[in-house]
Amino acid sequence: MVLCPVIGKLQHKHVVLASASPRRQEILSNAGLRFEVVPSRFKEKLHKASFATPYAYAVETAKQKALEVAGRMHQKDLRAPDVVIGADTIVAVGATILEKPVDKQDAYRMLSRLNGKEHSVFTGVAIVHCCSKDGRLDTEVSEFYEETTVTFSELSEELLWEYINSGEPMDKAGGYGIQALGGMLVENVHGDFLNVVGFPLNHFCKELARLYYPPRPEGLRRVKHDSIPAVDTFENLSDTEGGGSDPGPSAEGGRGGEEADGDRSQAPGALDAALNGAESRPPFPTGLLELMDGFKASKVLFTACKLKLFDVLKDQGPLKAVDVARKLDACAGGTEQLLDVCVALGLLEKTHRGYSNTAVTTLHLVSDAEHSLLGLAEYNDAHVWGVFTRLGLAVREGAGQARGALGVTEEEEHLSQSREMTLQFMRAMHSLSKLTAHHVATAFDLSRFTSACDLGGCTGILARELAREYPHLQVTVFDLPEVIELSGGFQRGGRQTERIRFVPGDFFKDNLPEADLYVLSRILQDWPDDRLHKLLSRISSGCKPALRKTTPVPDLLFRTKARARAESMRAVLQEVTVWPPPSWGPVSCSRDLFPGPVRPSTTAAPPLGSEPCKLRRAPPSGVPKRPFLFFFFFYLNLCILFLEYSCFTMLY
Ligand SMILES: Cc1cn([C@@H]2O[C@H](COP(=O)(O)OP(=O)(O)OP(=O)(O)O)[C@@H](O)[C@H]2O)c(=O)[nH]c1=O
Repeated sequence: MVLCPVIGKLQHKHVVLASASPRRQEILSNAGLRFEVVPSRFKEKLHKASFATPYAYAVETAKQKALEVAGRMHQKDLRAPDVVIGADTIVAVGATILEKPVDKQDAYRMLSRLNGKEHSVFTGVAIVHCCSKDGRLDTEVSEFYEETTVTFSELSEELLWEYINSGEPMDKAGGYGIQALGGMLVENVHGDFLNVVGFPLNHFCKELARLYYPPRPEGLRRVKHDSIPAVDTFENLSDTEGGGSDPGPSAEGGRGGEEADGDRSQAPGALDAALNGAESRPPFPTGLLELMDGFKASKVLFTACKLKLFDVLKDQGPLKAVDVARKLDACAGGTEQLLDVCVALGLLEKTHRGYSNTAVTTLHLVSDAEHSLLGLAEYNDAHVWGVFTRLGLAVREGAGQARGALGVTEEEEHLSQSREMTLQFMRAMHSLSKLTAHHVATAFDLSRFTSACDLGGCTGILARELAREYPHLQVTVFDLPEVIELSGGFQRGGRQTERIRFVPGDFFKDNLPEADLYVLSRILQDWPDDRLHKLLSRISSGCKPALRKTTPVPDLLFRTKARARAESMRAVLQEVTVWPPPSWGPVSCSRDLFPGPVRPSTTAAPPLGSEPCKLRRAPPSGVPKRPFLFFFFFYLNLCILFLEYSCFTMLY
C-alpha cells in the first residue's frame, strides 16, 4: 500500500490535532501532514471500570478529546475545522491502566509495576470529520486503536530513581519515554514503535486509506450536537462535490447527543453516496492545488520574515500569540492567524506554552544564523514578487518587465538602484551562496586551473570556497564598483585569503581580469540575448587560446531549445570543460530541464584530447529531486540559463 498519497488526502483540509503531545505533533508533521495544534481541554477522567478493555477506554478518551476541540472551535469561530484528530496513549498491565504519573512517587509506583515484565501500550485514535449545517456541528467519527507490547529489563531501585529524577517520566503514560532515556529500560518491543511514542502512524494511514479509498466505510460513526448556536453560512467542507473522493460530512439532520444513530457500524447515507461516487471520479489533483496555493504560502513566509517573527521567538520563545503581537506591535488576531499558518507550514511549533521556532527555522530564518536565508526571503518579497506579478504582461509583450515593475527604464535601472536595493540584492545572493558555494566548489575537480574569475561574484562567497578547496587557485571577484564597495561589509565571518582579490568593473564594458576559469553564477538569466552574446563573446576572446582549442564542449548543450544561446556558451564551456560523464546518473533530471528530444552525451572520451573536469562526488542528498539545484551544482550555474530561461528571460 502506498501511504503518502493517503496523507495527501488531508492536504487541503483544515486539520487540527487535538493534542498537546509534542511527540504526536512531530510524528504527524514528519509524515508530511499539515495541521493546526489545538490541545484538548477534555479531562481524562472517564470511569475506567466502566470499560470492558483498556483500549476501549483509550479510544473513548481520544474521541472525547477530539470532539471537545471540534465543538469548542465551532462555538468560538462559528466554524469547525474539516478534520480533528484525537489520540490517547495508555500503558496497561493486565486490566490496570497507567496514565501519566502525578508526581515522582506515582512514577516510581508505575515503573516498579513495569519492572522486568511485559506490558501493553495502547493508543486510541479518533479521526473526526466535521461539518456545520444550519449552525449545528455534525461530526463523523472514525476510531481505532493499536497495541504494542513492551518488555522492561530487571532494573535496580537506583536506576529507577535516577530515571525518575531526570524528569522524563512526568508527561508520559506509564512514566517512561521509549524514544529517549526510557529506551534504556526496554528489552523488547513487539509492534509499532511509534504507537508507544504516542501515535500509531501506520495504522492511521491505513485508516485514512480505508476512509478515502473505500469500498466499505465501516467504523464511521456520527455524533451530533444540537447545542451549537445557529450561523448563517458555512463553506461546504466536502471536497466530494468538486470531484474529490474525501468523505464528506452528512447532510442529514438528527437528534441531539452523541451516538444519535444508534447503529455504530454503518456510515450515513450521504457519506455512502460520496464514497461510492468517488470511484468514478478522477484522482484528487493534490499537486495542482498546491500550485494554486503556493503563492500564499510564500507570502506567509515572507511576511513572517519581514516582521522578524522568527527572531522574536528565537530570543524569547515559546510565546503566546498575544505576547508575540505585543512584541511585533501588531494586531493580536492577525498575529495569531499568522502564527497558526506558520505552524501549519512547519515553520513553527505550537504547544500549550506557546509558539516556538522549528529546527529548520532556527537554522535558516533567524537573522544572525550562520546559514540564514532571511536576505533571500526579503529580496524575493520586495523585488521578485512584484516582478512575477507581471508574468502575464511579459508573455504578451516580451522582455523588460522587471524594469517595469521597478518603474524605471532599462538605462535608468542601474543608475537608479539605491544603495539599500543593492544591499538587499547582495544579502539575498550572499545567503544563498553560503548554502551552495561549497557544493559548487567541490562538485568538480578544478585543481588544474590556477586562476579563476567569478563574474558578478558579489560578496565573494564562492570565491572563498574555491580558494579554500584549491590551494593553488587565485580567484578574482569581478563585480560592479558599488557592489565591490559594499562587499566589505559581508567579510566579517571568514579570514580573507590573499589569493582572493576584488576587482570593480562592468563586464560589458571593462577589461575582464585574466583567468583560465570563468564562473557565471546566476548571471545569464539576467540579460537579453544580444547582451548575453556580447558577454559570452568577451569571455571567449579573453580565454587562453590553448585551453580554448583543446577542450570539449558538452554535447548536451547543443541539443537544447536555446540553441543559439548554447552556441554562444560554447566558448565559455571550453574553459569550464564540464560535460556529463557516464557516472552522472540522473539523466532524467536533464530531460525535465530540456523538453524535447534531448539526450545528454554519455560518451566518456573527450573528442579533443584534453581531460575534462572530473565529477568529484555524488550530488548532496536530495539534490536530484530538484532539477534546478542539480544543474546549479553540476554546471557551476552555467545551465541555470536553461531552466530559468522560460520565465526569467521574459521578465528581465
Ligand atoms: C509510553 C510513552 C508515552 N509517551 C507520551 O505519553 C503521553 C500520553 O499521554 P496522553 O494523555 O495520551 O497525551 P498528552 O501528552 O496528555 O497530550 P493530549 O493529547 O493533549 O492529551 C503522550 O504525550 C505520549 O507521547 C511518550 O512520549 N513515550 C512513551 O514511551
